[in-house]
Amino acid sequence: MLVELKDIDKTYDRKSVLKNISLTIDTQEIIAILGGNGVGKSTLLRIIAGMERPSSGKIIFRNKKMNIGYVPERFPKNIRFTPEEYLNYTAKISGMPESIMNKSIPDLLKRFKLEQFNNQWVMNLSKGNIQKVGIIQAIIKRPDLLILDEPLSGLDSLAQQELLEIIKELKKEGTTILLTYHESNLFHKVIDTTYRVENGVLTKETDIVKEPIKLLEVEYLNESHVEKWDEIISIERKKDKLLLYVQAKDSDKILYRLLQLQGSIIRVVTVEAPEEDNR
Ligand SMILES: Nc1ncnc2c1ncn2[C@@H]1O[C@H](COP(=O)(O)OP(=O)(O)OP(=O)(O)O)[C@@H](O)[C@H]1O
Repeated sequence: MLVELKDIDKTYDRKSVLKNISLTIDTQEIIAILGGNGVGKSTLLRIIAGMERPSSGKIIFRNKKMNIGYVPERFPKNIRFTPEEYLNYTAKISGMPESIMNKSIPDLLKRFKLEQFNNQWVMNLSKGNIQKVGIIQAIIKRPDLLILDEPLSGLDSLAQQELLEIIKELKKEGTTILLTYHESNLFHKVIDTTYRVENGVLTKETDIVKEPIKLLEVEYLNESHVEKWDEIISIERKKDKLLLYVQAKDSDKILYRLLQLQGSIIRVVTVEAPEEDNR
């Protein structure tokens, strides 16, 4: 057990938002908290991150000095530093050794394609790029627990893919990850446990059957045509080919659309159950 929530209630101005929530988070687990708008997902994440107190209930952390990385839904916008200055500054404050800082900050700026903005203030970047700075800030310290509130919002598909890869790497290194998202299949393969918040109550989704996945390999097709299709779990580019992963039940529909777009289908294969993999 890394964190345990016991009977957490949260009330704002007599409005009950979270009711009697109990949850155990294990080491190296990736947990998704899903639910409609305004159901209390962000409130729950803020409570676990220690940014807000519950009205009643208890949170027990495995150790008192747990390193938590938290990326809010909206990262503060008014930062008058360049991304690198800001990340160096916050890493220094959190006591990170310079040798690690000097390697991991330029590395992550590059992975998220932010090096090109190194002569601009964070406040002048786009929403997605500001979000990336927030994500980097939370992950450079290799947290025990990483909390991401809607990390996909505002990120383009390349950055989303990069984030997915980073999440897999962090898990391998021992990080536990808690996140929320809307309408995306991107995380489907890496999520260990999904919970839903509804009317303030948290329930575990136990009956999600992991469906077989098909890989569709296509040529002569622009990624922008397909990246908005909800049925696509993930997209990879390999030279001039696109590798599309879809649930088996959606593959005929997607193949039909690809042919209409004059894409050339190279192969269609059923890949094994969509568990954590080493692609
Ligand atoms: N500081 C606050 N003061 C008063 N009410 C609040 C506060 N923070 C959240 N709320 C209320 O609590 C409820 C849950 O909000 P929260 O942001 O946690 O929901 P959410 O599930 O994250 O929503 P979304 O998906 O739209 O981000 C909302 O009705 C919101 O108005």
